[in-house]
Amino acid sequence: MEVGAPDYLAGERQTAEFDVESMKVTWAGSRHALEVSDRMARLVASDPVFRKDNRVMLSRKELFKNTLRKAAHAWKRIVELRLTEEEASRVRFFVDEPAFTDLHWGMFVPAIKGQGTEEQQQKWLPLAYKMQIIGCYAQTELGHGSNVQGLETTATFDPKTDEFIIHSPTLTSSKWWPGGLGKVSTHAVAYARLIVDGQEHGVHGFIVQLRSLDDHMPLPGITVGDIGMKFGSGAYNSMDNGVLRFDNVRIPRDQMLMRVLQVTREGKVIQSDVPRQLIYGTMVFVRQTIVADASCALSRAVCIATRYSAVRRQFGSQNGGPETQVIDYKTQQSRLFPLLASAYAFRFVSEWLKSLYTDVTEKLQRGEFSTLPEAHACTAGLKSITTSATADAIEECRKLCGGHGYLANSGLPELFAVYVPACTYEGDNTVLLLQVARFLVKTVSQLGSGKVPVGTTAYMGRARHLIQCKSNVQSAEDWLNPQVVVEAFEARSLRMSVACAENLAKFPNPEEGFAQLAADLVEAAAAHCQLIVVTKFFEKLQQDIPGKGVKKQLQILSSVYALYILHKHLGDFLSTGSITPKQGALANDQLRSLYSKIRPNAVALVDAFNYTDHYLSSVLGRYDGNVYPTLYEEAWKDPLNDSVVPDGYQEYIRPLLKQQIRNARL
Ligand SMILES: CCCCCCCC/C=C\CCCCCCCCCCCCCC(=O)SCCNC(=O)CCNC(=O)[C@H](O)C(C)(C)COP(=O)(O)OP(=O)(O)OC[C@H]1O[C@@H](n2cnc3c(N)ncnc32)[C@H](O)[C@@H]1OP(=O)(O)O
Ligand SMILES: Cc1cc2nc3c(=O)[nH]c(=O)nc-3n(C[C@H](O)[C@H](O)[C@H](O)COP(=O)(O)OP(=O)(O)OC[C@H]3O[C@@H](n4cnc5c(N)ncnc54)[C@H](O)[C@@H]3O)c2cc1C
Repeated sequence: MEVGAPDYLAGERQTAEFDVESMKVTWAGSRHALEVSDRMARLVASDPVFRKDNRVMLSRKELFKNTLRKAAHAWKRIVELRLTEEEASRVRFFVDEPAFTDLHWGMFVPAIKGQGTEEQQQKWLPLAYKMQIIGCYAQTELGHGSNVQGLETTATFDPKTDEFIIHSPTLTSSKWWPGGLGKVSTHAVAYARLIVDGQEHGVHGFIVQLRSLDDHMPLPGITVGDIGMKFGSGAYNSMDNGVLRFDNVRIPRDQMLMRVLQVTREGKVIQSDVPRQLIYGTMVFVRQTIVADASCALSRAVCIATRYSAVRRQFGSQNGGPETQVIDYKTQQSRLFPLLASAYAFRFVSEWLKSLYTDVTEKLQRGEFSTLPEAHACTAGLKSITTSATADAIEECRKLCGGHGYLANSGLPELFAVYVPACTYEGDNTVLLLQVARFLVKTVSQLGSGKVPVGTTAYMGRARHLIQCKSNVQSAEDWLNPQVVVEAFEARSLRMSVACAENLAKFPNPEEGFAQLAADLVEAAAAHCQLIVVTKFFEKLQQDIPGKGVKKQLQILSSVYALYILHKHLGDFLSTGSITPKQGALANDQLRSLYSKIRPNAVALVDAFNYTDHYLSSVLGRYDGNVYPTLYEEAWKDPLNDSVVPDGYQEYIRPLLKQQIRNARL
């Protein structure tokens, strides 16, 4: 905010019962992270190249070219200022525009790192790090996305020339969707079925050059282009999601990523001791980052809706005084505050997931693979529930802002359009929950065998207790006890998984049973993932959290998150007998009282996200709350208002007004 400018939300900020600066540190993860973030936010906001208020007005071509300009400028600044990886990734965050660089840094580079041999990494990574080649991740095809084993592209080894022949045998085998592919990438990690000596060896990644490094023309045998406009204006249309066909394209043998499986000069296929699932490792990495993104997108929407709800007034004027702030309506609070709590919950679970991922990666380097299934289940499941909740929440925030939320300059429509594909990309959310369900059913089925479940399924080791325990909640106050809450969530989750396992056992063919019970399995998987989020929030509170009143606010938010989920899924808790209807009603009583505790802190709790007005790009979410004059000014900037009488008046409006209406009874 400019020095001396009026702050229409000052009154809201004065009622805060905690130290906002300390909460900013907790949200950012550390004082250092906050400092970096703050510096990069200012760097981006002060640079006119990164202007983004005109995005939704640009044509696709203009938008795309402008994104190229931003990406090139960002890279120039990153190199000039010798920014660290952490700083560069904050630049990307605040530039706030999907671009080919996301896939280059987020998938192409990690795929080579995770699936390439030492030699391959040494050859390709320096080029990629300097962006002397630009890569994408070409896995999905027109006919196959979720089912990776069903991909049709082939990579046939030719021992005569020591090459692979990459081919798209059908229309449905055309690569379809990869970001950065359509117009920019010079290279791809393309996934194809490996065929050696007439035998198939599953799907593997191959580094394929697509375009000339001299004139950017597609190489012989490559057909490549953009797949067309996507949902919404601006939004994901800055990305060149592409289509790609291979017509017997030859690549050297050493361009197959060979960490998992090697093909020798003689055409021998050698399986290394690394599990085949490592071919999916890049997806595990990205799913983990998507959980962190969910907390960002959700907090952004909640920040806009909270500030605006404090500015907006409707009804309730007493003796000509001001009307009621809509944030004071209990219905507004019961819709908004759980989303605020969810933003914090997702933030902390993503922190935990990142540490789990780092730990598993270190173990993989040492040849320990036992924690891979849990890492897969956690990343898949948390990606699924956090993105689904965030997509719904952004739309709820739009509605919380009434009519003005529908204006592009509220920032919410574009945020929604850019965010919703997260429910689909990197694994459709239902497909991913089914993966979690497989993991849970397997864990349950091993309970009797003496194998002790660990990590996020450790609670299943107490199945005997959890299957019959009764919650001893007797008052609304009891629901503030984390242990009580966690036990109710554990009982619900365990009982849902066990019920699925029991029902599955009734089918002679387990796969048929899995297909028939899929809807129940997905619900059991979601219950397990919600338990993880709740638990990790409570565990966060065990840490030392400095700053006046900060921990207290987080305790309130953790209870709100847990009791909101309980209230929303009350049917599960009741039908599994994890709690009684009376206890469910007490949870709801507690939730109401927690909302009243959040109310005086709401604006400060969203200030703690530390978002600049540039990043929010929302008239409704402005830090100073100066909404109405800005809305009014912005309206006049619309190109439709460039002329008082619109283009088309002479052709279409005037003739209408002047028409002679015969035989009409108007
Ligand atoms: C503007 C300019 C700024 C410039 C600034 C420059 C600087 C920039 C700096 C930084 C920028 C970084 C930005 C990073 C952002 C990244 C954003 C990325 C955006 C995302 C784009 C989207 C990309 C995609 O969508 S890629 C395609 C994704 N596709 C999928 O997800 C497909 C989903 N399907 C599957 O995963 C699988 O098919 C399956 C799991 C559903 C089934 O596979 P299957 O048939 O082989 O398996 P089974 O079900 O039979 O299971 C067998 C066995 O394997 C286990 N399993 C399965 N998957 C895994 C796994 N991943 N890991 C481990 N184990 C796995 C499964 O559990 C089974 O185990 P069993 O024990 O039961 O045998
Ligand atoms: C914006 C965007 C960017 C993308 N970027 C990339 C990229 O860079 N690289 C890349 O390779 N791909 C990319 N993709 C593709 C993306 O990964 C796939 O779209 C995604 O994995 C889903 O696969 P699908 O499209 O085949 O969906 P489908 O599997 O066809 O899903 C359709 C419906 O079928 C259901 N369904 C499917 N299988 C099952 C099942 N077994 N049981 C129950 N229900 C099922 C799903 O739940 C869904 O409702 C991108 C997609 C989008 C939208």
